[in-house]
Amino acid sequence: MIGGRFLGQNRRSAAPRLDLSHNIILYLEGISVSFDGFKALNDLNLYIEAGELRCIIGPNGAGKTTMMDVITGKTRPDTGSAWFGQTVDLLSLSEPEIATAGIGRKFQKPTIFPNHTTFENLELAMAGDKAVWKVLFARISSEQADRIDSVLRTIGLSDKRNVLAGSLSHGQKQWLEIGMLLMQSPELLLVDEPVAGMTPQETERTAELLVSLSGTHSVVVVEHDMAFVRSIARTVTVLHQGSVLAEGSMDQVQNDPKVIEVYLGD
Ligand SMILES: Nc1ncnc2c1ncn2[C@@H]1O[C@H](COP(=O)(O)OP(=O)(O)OP(=O)(O)O)[C@@H](O)[C@H]1O
Repeated sequence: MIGGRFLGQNRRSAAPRLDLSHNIILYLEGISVSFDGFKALNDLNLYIEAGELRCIIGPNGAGKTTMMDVITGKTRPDTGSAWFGQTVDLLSLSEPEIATAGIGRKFQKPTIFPNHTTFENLELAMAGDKAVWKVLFARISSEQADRIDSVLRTIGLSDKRNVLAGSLSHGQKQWLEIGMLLMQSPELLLVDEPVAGMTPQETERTAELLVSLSGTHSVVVVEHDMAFVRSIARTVTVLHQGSVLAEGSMDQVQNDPKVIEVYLGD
């Protein structure tokens, strides 16, 4: 195409093509979600640029998880629209279709296969929903092996390739899970509290990893650890009572009187 970018050609053919011609990968507009009359999201507007690393912060109950749930199709909004690039209407897709379209989500708790090696975990992630025994007994192509090696290097676990995933450290398990997401070639990665429970060294390594993934991916991180957010974020969005309270650099939002009031009052 002329003057724009189409991604996702390598994905299974059922996946819609991603049109990033306006350089915006995610549009959430006027999103509201109510639980028994309580508005968890209230006319939320959020735009994520292609390749950016965005941090979402906000006090408990601000709606961060609900927002991630809307993007991945787990929760359907009462009102609003959600677009992935210019043409993919997320509200018309099921959760698996959204994953196939190129949105990967990493939950706080790792969901790795502890009794398989690091390499096998990535192999299983590449195969998607095929039966475990079929995947592990099938021969992978050299191209697939190269791809796994490349992801192992990205997540810094090349020397742990033959180690059982259950014996990895907490931080290494988190990186492995990010690697498992990468095997699905997502364009947008949603990452929920990536450094909770990590050592300072693991936190630093995670910051490097997420920064290295941005550019080639768009990354949205929900995190409570402000030092970590400061270390990685270019733009920070503050959610409060289901809407965007402030958006800007970490310095801008930290000095915003509205943000100070919300956090001091929390
Ligand atoms: N399934 C549900 N049923 C009823 N209320 C819900 C449901 N899910 C979320 N809520 C409520 O919606 C509000 C927003 O919750 P959400 O989990 O999105 O906030 P959050 O910003 O992720 O908070 P935290 O930082 O504590 O994880 C909260 O008041 C929560 O109790």
